Amino acid sequence: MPHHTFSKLAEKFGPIIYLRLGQVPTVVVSSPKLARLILKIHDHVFSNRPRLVSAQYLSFNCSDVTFSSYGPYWRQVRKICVTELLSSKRVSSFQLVRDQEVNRLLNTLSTRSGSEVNVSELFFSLANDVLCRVAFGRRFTECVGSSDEGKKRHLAAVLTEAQELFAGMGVGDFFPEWEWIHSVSGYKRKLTKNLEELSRVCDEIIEDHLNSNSNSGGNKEDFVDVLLRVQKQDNLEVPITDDNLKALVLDMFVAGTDTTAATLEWTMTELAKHPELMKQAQQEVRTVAGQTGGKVVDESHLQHLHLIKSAIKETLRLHPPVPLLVPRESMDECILDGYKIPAKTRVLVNAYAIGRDPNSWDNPLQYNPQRFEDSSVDVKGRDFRFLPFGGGRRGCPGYTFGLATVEIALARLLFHFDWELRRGYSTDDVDVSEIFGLSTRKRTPLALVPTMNKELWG
Ligand code: HEM
Repeated sequence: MPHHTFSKLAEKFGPIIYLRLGQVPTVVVSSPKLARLILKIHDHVFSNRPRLVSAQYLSFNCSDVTFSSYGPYWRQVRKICVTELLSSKRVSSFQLVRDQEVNRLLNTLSTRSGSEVNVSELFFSLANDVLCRVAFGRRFTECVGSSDEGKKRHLAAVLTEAQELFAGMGVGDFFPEWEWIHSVSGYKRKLTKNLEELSRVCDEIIEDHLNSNSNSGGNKEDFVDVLLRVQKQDNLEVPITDDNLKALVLDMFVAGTDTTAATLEWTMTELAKHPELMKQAQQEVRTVAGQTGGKVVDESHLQHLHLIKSAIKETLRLHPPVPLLVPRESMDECILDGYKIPAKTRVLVNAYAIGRDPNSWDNPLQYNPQRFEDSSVDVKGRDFRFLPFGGGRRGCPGYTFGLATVEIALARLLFHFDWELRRGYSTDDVDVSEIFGLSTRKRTPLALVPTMNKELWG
């Protein structure tokens, strides 16, 4: 795992390391002080992204928010993303989608009460379904395509392949001068094929939206509706082409699914390893919901669930889903804490190492949500000891959206079910090793035994 290797190197050589990864000059930083220099003081120098091979294809020539180069186009699409797609008003407007999808998850669990369940798989389906409905207006596993059954393709198949291709760093990303590597490795062929499929699936979804023509603004718009509306505005600094629109809507899906699911997966993993905390968090949600007399937890309860919110933060400290943030590239030469960083250097911020730094955190390896209670440290990237969503101009614009799903899902999982490890397993047996992907997930899926609390099942 690169973030582990870089953490070990930082322990040995200090918090700023220069490496040549293949042909790419790379700097990795692992301290709050250096992160502040990159994400705040010299943010304008480090706000570019490298043109990764996968993004050149699957982000329609890097025209999404995540991988577009710093400049007028990125500024415009970032603004659309922040004010139109991921604003707090928009996030609230998707409450019904979260509600329905979390309830579907609970119903599935209720049919398996008392038996062992692969909850990781269910959490990934939840995140995929929420993001798919919000972005494209349909569920992940729904078909797209002509009415001819044989020609219908599962959205799931195309999007899953895109997620996998994004996650698998191509060897060519480290040898940008040797383009032939992509052809020899077969990577280019896979990317081209997936891009064709993605494009076709998106065309069909856009056409459906145009034909149904039911949305003229307001609360029920999905991301495709919003972008089709914005595309028509005549005050755009840079026009948004159909391919740009596809890149943007796919970006929301890809950036939001694995990260959200991984946060839920790691939080349940840590709570399963700490049954006392699990009980306290459960007590909290049952008491808070009890005060409003009902058998349901809704989003109005979340503001009172301090322990649950702290548990999620503590999870993000120890298991940031994007441990090295998204790579940056310096646009000019810059002096960083006395070191000269040339232009076009790839820069990685090791949020994983920073979250576990003994100079910043007491008992850094201990899972202790209480450390966030009565603490001013938030997730917004203003405290450089805690950077699960990065920071500065390129910080994550989707954190409210992601946390809204994780919080309501976790609250309801704890409210309606008691959770135990599978028979014969102790807390020490819960594996916390990781696999590298689009986000850092648990190597072995989390298997738990839910028992439905019948009194709290409405
Ligand atoms: C718990 C869930 C999430 C985590 C942990 C997370 C984490 C991150 C991180 C670390 C970055 C890189 C920031 C940097 O370079 O400083 C990022 C960027 C981004 N995230 Fe998230 N994210 C989450 C959810 C979401 C969601 C739900 C969406 C959208 C629906 C989203 C959209 C984006 C976009 C568009 C960027 C690129 C921003 C830019 O380059 O201007 N994220 N995210």
